[in-house]
Amino acid sequence: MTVQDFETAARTRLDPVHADFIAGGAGDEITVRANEEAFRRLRLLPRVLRGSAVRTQEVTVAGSRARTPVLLSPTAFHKLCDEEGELATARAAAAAGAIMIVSMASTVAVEDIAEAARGAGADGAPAPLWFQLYLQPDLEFTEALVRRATDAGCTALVVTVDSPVRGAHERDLRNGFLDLPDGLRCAHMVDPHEGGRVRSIAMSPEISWAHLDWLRGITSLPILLKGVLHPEDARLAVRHGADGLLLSNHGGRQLDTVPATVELLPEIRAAVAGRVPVVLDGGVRRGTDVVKALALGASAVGIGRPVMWALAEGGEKGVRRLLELLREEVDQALALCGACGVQDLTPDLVRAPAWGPPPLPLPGADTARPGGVVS
Ligand SMILES: Cc1cc2nc3c(=O)[nH]c(=O)nc-3n(C[C@H](O)[C@H](O)[C@H](O)COP(=O)(O)O)c2cc1C
Ligand SMILES: O=C(O)C(=O)c1ccccc1
Repeated sequence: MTVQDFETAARTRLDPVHADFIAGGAGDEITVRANEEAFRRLRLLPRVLRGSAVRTQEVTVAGSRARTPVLLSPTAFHKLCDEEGELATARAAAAAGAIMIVSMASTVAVEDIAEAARGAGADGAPAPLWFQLYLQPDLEFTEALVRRATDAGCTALVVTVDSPVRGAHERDLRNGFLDLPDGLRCAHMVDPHEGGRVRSIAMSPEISWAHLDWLRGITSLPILLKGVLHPEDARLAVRHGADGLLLSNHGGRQLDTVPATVELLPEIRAAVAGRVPVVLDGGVRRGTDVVKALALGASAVGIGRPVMWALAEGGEKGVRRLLELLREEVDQALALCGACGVQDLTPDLVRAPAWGPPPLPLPGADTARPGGVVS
């Protein structure tokens, strides 16, 4: 019935080493916990007597239209959870009309994922696929991968910029989980020029804004940066031509002790000043979490671990159920907030008791409900 149920159920199905890989984070996992705790601390302040019998969850983000504001953040290695791996995830996402961000570290290739999504979209409309990229120092390889994602029909690129080195996942180190089990591999890293050798994904401290400028020059797809946390970097991202931000701390898996993402949202929104959309991930577990993030100015939210848990629990059906239960919870929360759709969610609906003054109003945000008042 809940995301929490999926987590509990997944624990009984997964190899404990893989369950730790999914649930774990960097260092003391302070940020892992902070993400969920921050949502719990926020309070919703609903409006009354202005709802509608018909509510919509449709959003358009960076040119991609989705039937739900909940998207699937990129997560590696879906075949650890289900033998169909990302194919199962893609079918479930397409059925829900949700944007799926394909991880560069997926165990199925983007071409095959796109094919699965096409076959499963409701009313013939395929749900958008985005592609997540770790920029590789080998630019020729990176460019070839961008081309593959583009040719497969991906409608945006998500560049993960929070990983100049890999986060220290102490659970994985203790468990000796350092590589994929035999038979599984990162489908995008198989190098046809080198007799099928599988490259490892470089997480490189030499990646800089110059690489982003290079990427901007080789693709016309929208580029979102994933993992920008400092407001100054948010401003720089816009200046370098980013089309959006995925405000993320990698689910607490990179630098430990960074703030919860929802805590940073007002500041990041103010820094980009409405110029690009901001998607948020980290700790989203309830429909009320989705509503809080949207009210604070996110254009959509991403979920990471919940997808892996649902996949482990019930494969494609599990992920379908996960997306459906979040849709139901969001709808319930919208109705109880007096909102007809995500456009009605405004910062005044959120109270942050422990964080001092209420968040700054969004630039240009209109807190009055469209449609006027009955006098
Ligand atoms: C098992 C796992 C694998 C992940 N793999 C990737 C990845 O390949 N690329 C990436 O940018 N982020 C990756 N992430 C981070 C997610 O995209 C996302 O930021 C994070 O999981 C959101 O937090 P949540 O799990 O609390 O929803 C991964 C996260 C998990 C849990
Ligand atoms: O574990 C992660 O968070 C992650 O981003 C990742 C990236 C590449 C391979 C495996 C995991």
